[in-house]
Amino acid sequence: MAQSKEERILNFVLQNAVRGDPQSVVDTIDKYCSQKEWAMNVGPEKGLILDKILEETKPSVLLELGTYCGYSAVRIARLLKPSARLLTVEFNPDFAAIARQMIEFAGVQDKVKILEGPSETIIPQLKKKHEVDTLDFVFLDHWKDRYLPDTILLLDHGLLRKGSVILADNVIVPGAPEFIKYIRNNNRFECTNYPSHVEYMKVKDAMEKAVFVG
Ligand SMILES: O=C(NC/C=C/[C@H]1O[C@@H](n2cnc3cncnc32)[C@H](O)[C@@H]1O)c1cc([N+](=O)[O-])cc(O)c1O
Ligand SMILES: [Mg+2]
Repeated sequence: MAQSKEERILNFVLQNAVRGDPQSVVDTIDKYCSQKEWAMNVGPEKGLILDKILEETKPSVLLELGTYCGYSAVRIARLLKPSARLLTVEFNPDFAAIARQMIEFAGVQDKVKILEGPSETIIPQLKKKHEVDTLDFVFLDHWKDRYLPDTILLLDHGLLRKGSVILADNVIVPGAPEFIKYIRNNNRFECTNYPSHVEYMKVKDAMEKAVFVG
């Protein structure tokens, strides 16, 4: 059967990156997606903003919504301290399978757990089924119309604590206007905008950081 773009990206990594070296996996995906086929990874420019915020926050318990091929899961995991854990949620089984192989090849499988299913089902299960108390860091990179409802789910299920950081990709392109309107007008969040560009393109995009004040 014809290969999918995501399979081609994974195969390029398996053939060109260094097993057990997460930085080489990140760099190899960026090389493929900037030179051969565009794909919706957070990419190198917004990735550096993500890196910086992770290094400032030093989180132990992290949640990512929208694993896709696992690029940001590997990028995040490569910076985590040994005891830190990333839970990443993906409802497309084909993408989850690709991401699992990407994460294992990078050697970060001990820090990353893929939760297969829709975020609206998984978020309410985090405390009881996945032994989460509260989240230190949340990366939103799934369907953009899910950013707001899932943020409200996180609040309703007591998953945020004073200082929890929510970082949202793509608040310009494709955009998440309802999320931005809500989060910037909610005095329980302190927001910062990080202008950048759409991955592998010259089109303007931005990330938004929202710190929960409790
Ligand atoms: O559309 C974009 N991202 C959507 C990402 C979607 C990914 O998250 C999963 N998902 C969705 N809702 C889910 C709910 N629950 C679990 N997984 C879910 C989808 O199966 C996919 O793997 C996007 C688009 C552009 N762009 O330039 O067009 C640039 C970007 O950086 C982007 O992130
Ligand atoms: Mg994105």
